[in-house]
Amino acid sequence: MSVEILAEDPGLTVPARTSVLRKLVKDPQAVITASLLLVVVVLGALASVLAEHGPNEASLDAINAGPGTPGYPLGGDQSGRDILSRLLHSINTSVVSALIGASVALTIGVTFGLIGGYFGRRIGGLTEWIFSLLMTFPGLLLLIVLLPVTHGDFRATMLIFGVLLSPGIYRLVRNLVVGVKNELYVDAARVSGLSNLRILGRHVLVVVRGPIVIAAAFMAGTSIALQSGLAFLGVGSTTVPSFGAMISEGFTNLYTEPLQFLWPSLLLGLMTASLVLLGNALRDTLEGVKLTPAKLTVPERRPAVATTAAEDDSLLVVDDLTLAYPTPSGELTEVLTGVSLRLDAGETLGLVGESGSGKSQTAFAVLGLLPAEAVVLRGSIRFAGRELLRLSERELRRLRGRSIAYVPQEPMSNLDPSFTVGAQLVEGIRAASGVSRREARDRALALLGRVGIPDPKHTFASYPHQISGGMAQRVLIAGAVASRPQLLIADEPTTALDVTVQAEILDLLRDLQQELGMAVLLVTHNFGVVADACGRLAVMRNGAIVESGTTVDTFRAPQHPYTRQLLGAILDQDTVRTDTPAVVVGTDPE
Ligand SMILES: Nc1ncnc2c1ncn2[C@@H]1O[C@H](COP(=O)(O)OP(=O)(O)OP(=O)(O)O)[C@@H](O)[C@H]1O
Repeated sequence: MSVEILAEDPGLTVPARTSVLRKLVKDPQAVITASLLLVVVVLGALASVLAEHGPNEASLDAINAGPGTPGYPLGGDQSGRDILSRLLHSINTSVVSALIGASVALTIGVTFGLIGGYFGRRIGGLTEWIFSLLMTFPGLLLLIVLLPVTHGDFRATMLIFGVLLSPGIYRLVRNLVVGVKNELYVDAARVSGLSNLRILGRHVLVVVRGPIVIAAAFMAGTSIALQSGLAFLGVGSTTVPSFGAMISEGFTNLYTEPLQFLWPSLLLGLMTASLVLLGNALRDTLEGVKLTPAKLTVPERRPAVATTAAEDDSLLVVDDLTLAYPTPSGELTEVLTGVSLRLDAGETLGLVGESGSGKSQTAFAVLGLLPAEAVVLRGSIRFAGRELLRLSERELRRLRGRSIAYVPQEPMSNLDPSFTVGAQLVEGIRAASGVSRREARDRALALLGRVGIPDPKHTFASYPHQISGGMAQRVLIAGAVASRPQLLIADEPTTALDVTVQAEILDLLRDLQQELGMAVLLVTHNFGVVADACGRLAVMRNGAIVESGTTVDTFRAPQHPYTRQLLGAILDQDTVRTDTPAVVVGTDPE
């Protein structure tokens, strides 16, 4: 798996765009199954050329003739018909069955799934009712009962079967569309004036195409199996060559002529299995390859070239951390490139940078909370001498909440609205320290008082929606410091708060840090916060650390142009606006 790195900016990676076809060609599963299907279909198409006899031509001489009989390469069946010819023509019957069944099911299911999922409740309710009704029909029985209508023609039977299969596709598409239609980008497309048809075609269909493809392959396989099943039961025209009819006849001769049973069974299995496996390969290509979770891809530990002995004593040492995510086309895009930082016990490090620079990814990597699709390409994260990237989820869980705590950006969305603040605090304290419920409650109340909540008992009994954002952040800080962690990671802890509350929360964090001797990794995009709270800082850009040092030195003499640019962007109170405010421009003084 290659990662393309732009020469002029080592922090920025762009995946090469690969067409679906090119990706499929590289997938052995897709190549093998598609080739097998192609060979089978071509053999079917050449049936009248390859076989000397017609599928229903019978000869007394060929009854149960063995393989290699002149004119009958695979022998003759119990009625004296050419087995090879019947096999090849059965392929055509299966292909036509698959095409009719799958395309009818897809056309009806996808169309009504999109309509039912995307448009209002009334249309959705109507389509739901119709398809629920359709699902109650006993499929096989109905196909047999309708024989007088279809006159035993397998194509008409497959057409009806396609309709009976369509509720499966309808449900799949409808559920996917319901999930997608409220996404913000669909709202944005609506607001930008795109027609419903374009939104459905461009934004919604793209999301549902992977599952549709795999379902289509499955439907094709099911159609072949059903057609064969009906023929096996003797339902339908006896003149249409079919694997089912051949298997049924071969079955009666199983002990004397087992090959008569084997050939059609093999071909039927080959076609249906190839279809399903091809569908899987197609889906993987369309939806992107699922890679293994981060910790499974951690490379062997290398000697830490860049770290010094002093750094090794640090509480937290992140060394050369390089992290990537797979794109839908399966390529890897680096979001962190060679990130190295260290944090001593009791100190506060500000991780600063603009939005998207990789601050949160660095913090989540330390917490072991990266999404499963994240891939650690290289590097290490050592906390108190332990390599975090090698810990199991269980070991990480024991570390989190005890030795490493976390304060999030959005306090409200990190509290469960269904439980009181107290219940959530008690649960966290008990999980971290295993104390009794009563003791956890006492601790929680004391902590709420310590973090500056005026009426701890009242807040303890409140639900999250009953307290303010600032209070919620104090509650989360109380929960985070409950187990006296060695390291507190605060990810933009003041961003979602009112300016006056921001200062109070920073003061609280500083006080708690001194009181508990914790190290604090403060993730922020705000240099003011860094100046206020951090002894050292590291500046991130495009997933890499471009400058680090003490806050005083960096503010006095920033080394990297990007740091200078960020510092230059801070509003300073001495700068007085000299131009005329917009509201005054053009205002008539009278
Ligand atoms: N699950 C993911 N899959 C792919 N890319 C991701 C994923 N999560 C984050 N990224 C990318 O990683 C990069 C760094 O994101 P990160 O959240 O660390 O930035 P940040 O500096 O914390 O920004 P912000 O201040 O806006 O939170 C971004 O380009 C983001 O798009």
